[in-house]
Amino acid sequence: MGRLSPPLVGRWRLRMGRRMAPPGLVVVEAPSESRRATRRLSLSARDRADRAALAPAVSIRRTFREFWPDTRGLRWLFAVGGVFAIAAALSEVAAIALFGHITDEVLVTRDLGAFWRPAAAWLGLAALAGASAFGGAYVTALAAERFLLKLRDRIYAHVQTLSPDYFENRRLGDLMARLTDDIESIEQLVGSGLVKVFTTVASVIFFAGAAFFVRWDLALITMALIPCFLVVSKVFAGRFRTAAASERLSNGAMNSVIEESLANQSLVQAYNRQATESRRLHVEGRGWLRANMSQARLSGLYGPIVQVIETVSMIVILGFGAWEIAAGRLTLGGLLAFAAYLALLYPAVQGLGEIALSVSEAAAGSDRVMEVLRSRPAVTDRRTAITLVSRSRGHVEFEDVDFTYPGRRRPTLQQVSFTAEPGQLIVCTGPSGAGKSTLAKLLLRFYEPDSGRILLDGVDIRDLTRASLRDNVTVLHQESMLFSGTVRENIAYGRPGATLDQVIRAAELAGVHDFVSTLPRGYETPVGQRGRLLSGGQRQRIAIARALVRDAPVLVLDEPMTGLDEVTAGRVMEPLRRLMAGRTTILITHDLRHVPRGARSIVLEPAHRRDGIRLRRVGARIRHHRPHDDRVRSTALTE
Ligand SMILES: Nc1ncnc2c1ncn2[C@@H]1O[C@H](COP(=O)(O)OP(=O)(O)OP(=O)(O)O)[C@@H](O)[C@H]1O
Repeated sequence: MGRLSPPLVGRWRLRMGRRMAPPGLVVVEAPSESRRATRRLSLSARDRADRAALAPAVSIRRTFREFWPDTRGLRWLFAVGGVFAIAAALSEVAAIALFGHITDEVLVTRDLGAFWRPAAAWLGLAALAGASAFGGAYVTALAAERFLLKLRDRIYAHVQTLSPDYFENRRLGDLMARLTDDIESIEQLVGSGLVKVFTTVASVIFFAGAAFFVRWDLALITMALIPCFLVVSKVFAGRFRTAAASERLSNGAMNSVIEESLANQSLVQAYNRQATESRRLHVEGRGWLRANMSQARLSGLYGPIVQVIETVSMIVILGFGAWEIAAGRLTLGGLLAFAAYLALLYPAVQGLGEIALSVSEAAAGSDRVMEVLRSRPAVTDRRTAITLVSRSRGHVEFEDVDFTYPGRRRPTLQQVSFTAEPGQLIVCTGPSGAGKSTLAKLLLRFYEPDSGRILLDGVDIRDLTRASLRDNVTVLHQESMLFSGTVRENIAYGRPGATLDQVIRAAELAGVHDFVSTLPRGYETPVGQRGRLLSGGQRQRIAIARALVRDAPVLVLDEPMTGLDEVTAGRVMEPLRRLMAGRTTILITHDLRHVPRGARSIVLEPAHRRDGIRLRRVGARIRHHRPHDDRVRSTALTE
């Protein structure tokens, strides 16, 4: 997969430079190419292929208009990188001139005394070229990395303003590819790419100019071969692109098999499907092998064909040169210097073709990033939105709320009305898919009702800033969402800056402190990816501690007992009671076993039973362990 055309051209350039340039000459290479190519190998796969295959390219002008401002503060670094690269190229031009001089004045005349000064100057030039090449590569890489950092920060900050709906409708891998690969390709166009265009064009001018300076007529003849390079490059570029695209597709397919299979290893092993999974990987691996072989074939062919053209040009130069030397119109040093200039000129011309290729790839990446930037959050703060400065009392009211998910035809909620007084517990039940979790999403303003209002302390939540609304509402999700940090970090996530004492106090109330004390590093013990090193009940109690630390007046508990057995659920219920104490709580649950006595209930019914989903009842009392009775009673009391 590393055999894409640009690195290949780079390798060829190095080889040709070594072969034809005078010894000690520094051959300028594109600094970032191989680094980027290597990094890309580790990144997600199918997404890159999809991107290359599917994204329509936007115009380069639009890309620059969008992203050029991000180079502010870095332009001078890119300019310095360009100046260094030009200094390196000029040093090469001068070194070759010295090489010609030494040939004519020292080698041909056998005058050793004339050797030392040009030799010292050559050494100096080699050092200058080396230092300039290093400086250019370093400064350009620094500017490129800073640009990437800035651009990624900007796009990630934007992504985090988008509603959860945006993420639910997209593949995470695709979004990650946009934040990594695609941003890099933009950098390669707008940042280091621009430097590369500038320095490559400058190199072509320098090397061609120097060749013309030595012998303009010879230069004109050999320049006639340049179109051959461009034709070969064009013919191969198309094939390289196809081979690279199929390699990326196979690589993507292989990655997705590995990802899926490793993520579900417990299922694979429990069902004894290891051999099947290995076979799936093998089949994809064979596709990858074929794609790589087709790239290897192209790489193998490309070198010799270019070499033939080089050889033709060398033979023309040597034949014509020998004739001119015999006629006394050209010196041996002049001829060798001329050949050396061509040895650098041809790769530079190749480099221009290569840039054209990477520009089309960058434009495709840029389109995908711009699509993210153009996406607007479904819910935003009104211009006149107010910030709740003091803690809300926790009076929640749904008033005739209708809601249909974007892209869905059937309404999810119809005319839902209920009130939760400060500190009151409301139990929300109903069959799966009835819209219970949707109530929580609306309360957090992840979505906006189509009609009706939701009020917090009598204020329409659309008139509040989202940040201050969410500061007053804590949701405890069905699946306890933990990060891969430590126990302490996961609990303190509820309140940035929470002290260890506050964390411990919350853990005690959540009934998890004793367990944490038995862990090898106590509160500093990592909980593993998504908290997988802990049991379901332990994860849930850590999530309760996090909610306790947060201390918001309104609490939504979305199926807090899901997946827990009777005993564990009973153990979790006690900390939950402590969490609910004094807070307005909407408890969404199917499981009425552990619901506190005296709680009010609401029942949601799905659309196919009635016209849409509607709230059946507010205000019924729920009788412990008698869910069926409660339901009947709720219906009877429907308002
Ligand atoms: N992001 C979404 N986009 C479109 N439809 C959605 C989305 N989220 C949920 N739905 C649909 O809305 C309906 C209500 O979903 P919701 O998750 O609120 O149900 P629920 O009552 O909480 O179900 P459960 O008890 O199974 O968790 C379902 O039919 C579901 O398919």
